[in-house]
Amino acid sequence: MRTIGLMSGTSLDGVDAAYVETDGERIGRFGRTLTIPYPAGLRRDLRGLLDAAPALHAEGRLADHPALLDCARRLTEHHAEAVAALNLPADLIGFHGQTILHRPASRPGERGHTWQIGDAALLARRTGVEVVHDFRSADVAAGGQGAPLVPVFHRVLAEALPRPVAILNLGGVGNVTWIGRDGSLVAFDTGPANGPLDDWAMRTTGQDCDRDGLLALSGKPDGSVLARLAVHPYLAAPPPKSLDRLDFDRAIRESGAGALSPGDGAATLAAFCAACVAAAARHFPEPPSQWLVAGGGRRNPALMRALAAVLDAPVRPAEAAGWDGDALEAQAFGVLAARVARGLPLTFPGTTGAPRPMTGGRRVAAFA
Ligand SMILES: Nc1ncnc2c1ncn2[C@@H]1O[C@H](COP(=O)(O)OP(=O)(O)OP(=O)(O)O)[C@@H](O)[C@H]1O
Ligand SMILES: CC(=O)N[C@H]1[C@@H]2OC[C@@H](O2)[C@@H](O)[C@@H]1O[C@H](C)C(=O)O
Repeated sequence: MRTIGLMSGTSLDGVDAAYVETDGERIGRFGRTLTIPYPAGLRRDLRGLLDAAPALHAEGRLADHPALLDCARRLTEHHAEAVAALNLPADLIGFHGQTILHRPASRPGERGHTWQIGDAALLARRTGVEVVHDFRSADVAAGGQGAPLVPVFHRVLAEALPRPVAILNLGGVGNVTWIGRDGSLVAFDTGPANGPLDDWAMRTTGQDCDRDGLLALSGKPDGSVLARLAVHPYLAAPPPKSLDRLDFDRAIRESGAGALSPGDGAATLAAFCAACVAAAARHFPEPPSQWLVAGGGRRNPALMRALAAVLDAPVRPAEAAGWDGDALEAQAFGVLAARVARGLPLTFPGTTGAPRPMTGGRRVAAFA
């Protein structure tokens, strides 16, 4: 199938698009990839929605809130623009949308929620292509975490690599896929990654992110703030587990990080991201032979150095394996869309804690 995968990640920086020819089990060919950055206004409005989402959800006003519908429409138009810019014929679009709230069940019997905004019918109309969306709900409804979804794609990619291997994505949130010698998967969210760093950079410098880690490299991690953050129960909790973009905000606020200088604060948040990954490694059945790092965080030398300092195996950018580290998530949603079309499972007990391999996703026909 000729697929286009579209991912709007938790860092809210834009939509990534990637062309993939795939049957959902193998890659035929990767094609062009691109990113359409969101204008500052949309980014700001989405950030506001993330903050408002828990209250809107509690009040039962999430589905038809005017600001939400407006953001969903603007977001979808940028996705349509990304598809048009790729300018390639496709059979299927994998449309993740934008997560604004992620609250999977925290104990058996509890009802979880995960919310991705985006108008799949509008995207199908704009593009004239069948759209697969809502990849996470079925898993959450079955008691799974609904995230991460990329591991099954990571396993396809890593087919020829020595195992065990760990593939780390550093987006707004970090997530890892450990692939064992027999292809078994252990995957979960590691902790905050660029999200708090971006917020810190915005607050202290007015910039979208700590570009090239310059701020973090100018400071030193604060040991006592790090020690307070290191005892967060999420880190020791065994997988399956996943995070909302804002899950660590309170802990970071209460850690005293806010009183640090801009450089020391950034260095501390970078060191904490790495500490979360080191804590994640303690949940693997066997140490990985290498870490392959994808996502925007691999462009931050402060983060990459912090990782190399705390991990026992070599830490390499995804490009070391011949992959495009900016496009992996978008490519994953092309492959996942093909899996939905073929009725193949998306999630597994080892990835989301789903009770069994689970199908998911919903399809909107080309001219709905
Ligand atoms: N040159 C750079 N220097 C520092 N940080 C960078 C650089 N380039 C990208 N980043 C960081 O990467 C982030 C974007 O990463 P990415 O696109 O992988 O996240 P995402 O896909 O939105 O999030 P997620 O994977 O959690 O859904 C930016 O917000 C920024 O913090
Ligand atoms: C709920 C949600 O959108 N989670 C994202 C987020 O960003 C990174 C991490 O947290 C990961 O679990 C997930 O995205 C990727 C694409 C995934 O599901 O594999």
